[in-house]
Amino acid sequence: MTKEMPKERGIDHTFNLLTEGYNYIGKRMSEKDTDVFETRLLGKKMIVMTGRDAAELFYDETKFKRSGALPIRIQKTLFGVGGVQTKDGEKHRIRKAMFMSLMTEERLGLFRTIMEEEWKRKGREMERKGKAVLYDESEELILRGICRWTGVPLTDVESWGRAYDIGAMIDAAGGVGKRYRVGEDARVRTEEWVEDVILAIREGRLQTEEGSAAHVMAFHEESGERLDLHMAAIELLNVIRPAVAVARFVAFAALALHDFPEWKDKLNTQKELNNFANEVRRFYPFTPFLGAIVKKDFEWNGYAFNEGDAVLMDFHGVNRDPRLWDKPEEFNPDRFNGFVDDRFNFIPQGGGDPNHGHRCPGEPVTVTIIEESVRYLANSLQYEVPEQDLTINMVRMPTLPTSRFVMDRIRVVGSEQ
Ligand code: HEM
Repeated sequence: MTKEMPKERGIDHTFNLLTEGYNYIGKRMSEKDTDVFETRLLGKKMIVMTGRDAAELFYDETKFKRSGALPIRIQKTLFGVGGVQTKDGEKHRIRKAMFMSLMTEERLGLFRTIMEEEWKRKGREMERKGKAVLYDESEELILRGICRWTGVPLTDVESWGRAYDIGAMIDAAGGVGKRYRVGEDARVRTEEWVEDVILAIREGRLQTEEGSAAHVMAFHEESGERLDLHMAAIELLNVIRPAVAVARFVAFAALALHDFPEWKDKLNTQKELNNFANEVRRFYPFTPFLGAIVKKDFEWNGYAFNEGDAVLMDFHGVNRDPRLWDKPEEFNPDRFNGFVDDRFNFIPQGGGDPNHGHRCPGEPVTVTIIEESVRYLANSLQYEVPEQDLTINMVRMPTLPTSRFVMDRIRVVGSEQ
């Protein structure tokens, strides 16, 4: 006998999700004192889960699949249609290995050096401007860096426009109306740009380093055939786009330095920087939840999950779960001293093993960007934070500080001068 799952009564709750944003799931879990409840979203039954154990369940590939889980509107803006995120089983394993092959120690070391160089250049540019919006500057800076690393040519003339388009693709994920359409158009333009790059590499008109993402994706083969041009572009963008998305964490990191300045003096070692970057990833809201589909009937904690049921895993909630984190509402990078990561208790970018499941392959790239940004902001840049709206709108997904972190009287200091 299975138990009855706690249910949210009513015809459909899409409106509540859209108007409550990041708080929608947590609020219902506490009200119902549960880790799982049933609701209806976009006219469909949906099982919502939270907690470490639910995360472990969500990543059990014998129980869940991804194909059919991602709404097409999200594929048309954020991810691209039919990319690695939508694959299962052997097909997924082969495609995922292509991404994991990019993350060698040597390639990541090169990426760190590129980020250091790009911050030096950006620091000088921001000093010349005097006043700048950190979020926008970071998007452009990261795009320049990730294009160098992946082997995609990017001129100074196009960098701001391309960064804007990629930002719009990311922002459209949780948007409707104009916000959605702007992102959809931006994806079409961006895919065309990257398709041209892949074609030029394949035809030998553009030389790229072996091991760089553009080279790997241009020549990657599955069942003896290269990826079609469009799919190669989608997957190359699956490196470039999320890297640009890290600009949100850069803005949050600057906000943390502003709101909790006592941590500025505790950024001297690599470990301290790493702790700070991880606390930024835990503390600030980014990925709210993700969906999957039940593969075959099973029971969990006495509840029935039936083949074809759609589930939503609450990522945001796990990073703030008081059963996992002492005083989760406090910003405390030191909590990562001695922290034991069991792959399901800290999931800002998904859980499990990235080699086998869908966990994000880009965590080392993300952490490198945050670390190098924090290092530069804390040690090499002097700036004032003028009056502005730094609140984080928890209804908007993905969110960021409302004013995107404006800096004034910017000066490069120390050995960087
Ligand atoms: C802003 C920082 C980032 C966040 C919050 C983030 C978050 C995520 C999440 C939640 C997933 C889904 C996990 C799942 O489906 O179970 C994911 C997957 C993925 N991420 Fe990231 N990510 C970030 C940065 C990156 C970077 C820098 C890269 C590439 C260099 C990247 C590449 C990917 C790819 C290719 C997937 C699909 C993996 C798969 O389906 O197997 N991400 N990411």
